[in-house]
Amino acid sequence: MGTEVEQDYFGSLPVPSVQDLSAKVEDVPDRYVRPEFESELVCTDATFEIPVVDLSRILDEESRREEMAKLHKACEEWGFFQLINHGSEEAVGRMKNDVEEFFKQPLEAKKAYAQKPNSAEGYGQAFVVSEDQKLDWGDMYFVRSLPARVRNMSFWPEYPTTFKETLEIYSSAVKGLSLQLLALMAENLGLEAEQLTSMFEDISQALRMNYYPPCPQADKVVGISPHSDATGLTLLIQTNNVQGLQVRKNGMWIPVNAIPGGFIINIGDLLEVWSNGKYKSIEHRVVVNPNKERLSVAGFHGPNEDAIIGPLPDLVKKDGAANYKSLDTECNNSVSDPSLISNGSETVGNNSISDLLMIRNGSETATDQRRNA
Ligand SMILES: O=C(O)CCC(=O)C(=O)O
Ligand SMILES: [Fe+2]
Repeated sequence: MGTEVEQDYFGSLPVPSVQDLSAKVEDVPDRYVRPEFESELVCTDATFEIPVVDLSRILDEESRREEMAKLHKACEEWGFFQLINHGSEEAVGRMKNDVEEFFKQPLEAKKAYAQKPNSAEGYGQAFVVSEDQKLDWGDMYFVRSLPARVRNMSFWPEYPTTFKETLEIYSSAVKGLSLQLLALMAENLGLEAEQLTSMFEDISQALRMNYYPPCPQADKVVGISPHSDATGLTLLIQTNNVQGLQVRKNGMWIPVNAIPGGFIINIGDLLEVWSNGKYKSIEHRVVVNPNKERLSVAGFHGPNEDAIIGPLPDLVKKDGAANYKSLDTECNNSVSDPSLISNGSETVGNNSISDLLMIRNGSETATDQRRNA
């Protein structure tokens, strides 16, 4: 290894901007070609979709019961749902505009925010640990947004000029929504809201803005490799109308038809563990469009640094057994980082956190789905 690529364990090797690459090359370089995904089954039945939950119906006494049941079922059976009428439409609109403007800038302007060794923060790509590691067809721009004390403002963009304020507004809106959802999920699990929300009093939040350039050989590459999110709860927006997210269910990939202005919400590994496996952290991936770029923003929400990662005692009592081990505080510090996604390259080998903590199988978690695939 030459000095240019020397790194310690936590460092990531530099790789080219895919946006830049896609404008320059006609043939996809080998490192991006992923034959391992070619034979995977994609569901063509457009009616088989992740559920849609209407938050305004939960806030309305007349429809609350029915919509809460829908939310519970979505968390149990899919680990994914779309959220509409969520009340944060203005923040979503601002984010959509500013993210698009940011990625439109010339490469050199974006490089002013390039990731530094030892950190995922800034403009760059997913974590790369070896020179022969296969790469995803996407760039990202990643900032830690909460708690405010961890913000590194040198990564907060000057352009577009509204972006810093937008990040502030958006961060606070999705934090609020996450806490609201966690309280509703606690209620659905038969818990006091605080049993979940108190672990998020000092919430850690990171925003990962994803840019997937078009690819002339779209079926040969993958925008993001299959992974589950190693966090509590992820709130995602697709900021343009190009679809690409797919969710693993019944051994197939189910395309998500993102509703404009809505959120796509998914249960992370930590919430799967707290719920003692009732709620599922499901594998997902992104496929690329041959003609159009795609943009999305994932907001990851993790707990207080000292939160215990293990099944909640009340649920263990109800279920009669713990389905996962508990992590001590030392390990916990390494997983409360909301930026981590469990895809085999960034964190924990080929396992998600919920896989590692699992005591017995028996439900369709990310582990089972990988096994069945
Ligand atoms: O772009 C998407 O729709 C999904 C992104 C994602 O899974 C992630 O950032 O963890
Ligand atoms: Fe993800």
